Amino acid sequence: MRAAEQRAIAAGTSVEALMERAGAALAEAAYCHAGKMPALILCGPGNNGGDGYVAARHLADRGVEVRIAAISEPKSEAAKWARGQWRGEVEALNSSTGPSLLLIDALFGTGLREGLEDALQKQFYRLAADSQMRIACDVPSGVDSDSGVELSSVPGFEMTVTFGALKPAHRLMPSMGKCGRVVLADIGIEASPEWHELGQPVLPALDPGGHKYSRGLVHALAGKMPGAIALSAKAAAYSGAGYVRVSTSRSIDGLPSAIVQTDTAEINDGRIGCLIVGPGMGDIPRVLTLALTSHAPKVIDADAITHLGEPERLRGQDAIITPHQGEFERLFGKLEGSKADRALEAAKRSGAVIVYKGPDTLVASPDGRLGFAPPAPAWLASAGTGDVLAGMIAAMRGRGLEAFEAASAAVWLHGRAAEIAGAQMIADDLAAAIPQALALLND
Ligand SMILES: NC(=O)C1=CN([C@@H]2O[C@H](COP(=O)(O)OP(=O)(O)OC[C@H]3O[C@@H](n4cnc5c(N)ncnc54)[C@H](O)[C@@H]3O)[C@@H](O)[C@H]2O)[C@@H](O)CC1
Ligand SMILES: Nc1ncnc2c1ncn2[C@@H]1O[C@H](COP(=O)(O)OP(=O)(O)O)[C@@H](O)[C@H]1O
Ligand SMILES: [K+]
Repeated sequence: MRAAEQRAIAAGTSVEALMERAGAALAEAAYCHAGKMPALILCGPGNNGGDGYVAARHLADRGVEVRIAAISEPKSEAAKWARGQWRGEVEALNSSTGPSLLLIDALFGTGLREGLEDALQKQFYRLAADSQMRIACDVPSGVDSDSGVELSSVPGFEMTVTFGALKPAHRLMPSMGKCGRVVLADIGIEASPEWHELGQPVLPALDPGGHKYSRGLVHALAGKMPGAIALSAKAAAYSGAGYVRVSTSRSIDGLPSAIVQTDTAEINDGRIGCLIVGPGMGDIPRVLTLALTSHAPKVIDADAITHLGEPERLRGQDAIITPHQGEFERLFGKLEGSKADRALEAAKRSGAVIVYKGPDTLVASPDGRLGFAPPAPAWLASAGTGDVLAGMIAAMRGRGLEAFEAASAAVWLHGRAAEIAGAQMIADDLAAAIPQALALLND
């Protein structure tokens, strides 16, 4: 966004013009959400505060009773301009500032470099607690917009209005949990799509003349605890793989009859669209070693990630790996930077597509593309949901999507399947909800 803003300015758009659009969009969203609720707007010294002055003017024009409380006089030229356009009073933000029903936080945005000082943070908290509705301009103040880290602790907001493109903080924890609903307003500048929120996927159309192998043969390698690979296999089948095969030395109870169980490994079968290794593998690393001898695309999950030892073992493999935080650190150690930086670094080092799971799942490609999952329900945090995801990714890969696209499609569908399955779901219900999630794509 900073780069896009610089390009727009170089092409002749003024910061004031961008600020006018941003402030008007903030006011519009606040008015749609809160109507004529009296508002207190907290303004900081930079352009985030500038957006606040513009929003105040637009809300007042709509008949809203607006007060402004500022930390200091504005410091940036554009914010001074915005302050000059405001005809009302500006209170000093201090311990005697009274609350209002609606609080609009325009203290700091992308320019915050350290946490709010103590006294200011306390006033901010008090005013947030004493209001009925809270709206943040760009990001809640105290949040580092690039990493989602809270530089000082941040109250929760019902809504955050942001401009041009989402910032990492809107999709990374812990800040994601404080933003409430995120409204994205167009202010006439466009950021690069290399980093983006994962959208509804477009799946390849079914070939009318196709057969089960052309729809993707998913081959899953069982290990010590076959329940996990059973979940992956089921998820792959429900995700539209043409053929799902589980290689296992002992028969797995309760697998749908459509899933073939075989006691031969057959992993150098050129028809395999995608292998899955890891779910329920346990401490049998030879299953992983075997998988790595295959040229087929593969999803490496769970215990197989732990047993990889060195990310460099993935070089030359057509692999997608799906670590949660613990597995990520076991494989890559403690990398520097935000979760986004760490995901991209891991993808570069391993040459694999990384699905870095959690409440804020990221999909990172070695070529620098980074997808942020839209928020998914917290009830996904239950055993087996990761196994389901591995199966979904394998099916998408087997169906012909390239690795980054396959992982992105599966992560998006996984979140929607969880919404459909509902709060009491277990991982089996999640797999069973995949067809309904896929049906959303046809609407
Ligand atoms: N990027 C864009 O395209 C646009 C950005 N706009 C707004 O501009 C914001 C960014 O503006 P700025 O770069 O001026 O940054 P901010 O307004 O976020 O904050 C910078 C100001 O706060 C001070 N400051 C930083 N950390 C502090 C701390 N811990 N305690 C006290 N003071 C601190 C700085 O010295 C500076 O004066 C965005 O968040 C957005 O709201 C919009 O006005 C329009 C377009
Ligand atoms: N709080 C949360 N909110 C949303 N999704 C979550 C949350 N916690 C975990 N998830 C998702 O649930 C899945 C859990 O996978 P994983 O940790 O591998 O579990 P398991 O190995 O038991 O299957 C991942 O897709 C992850 O992104
Ligand atoms: K803010």
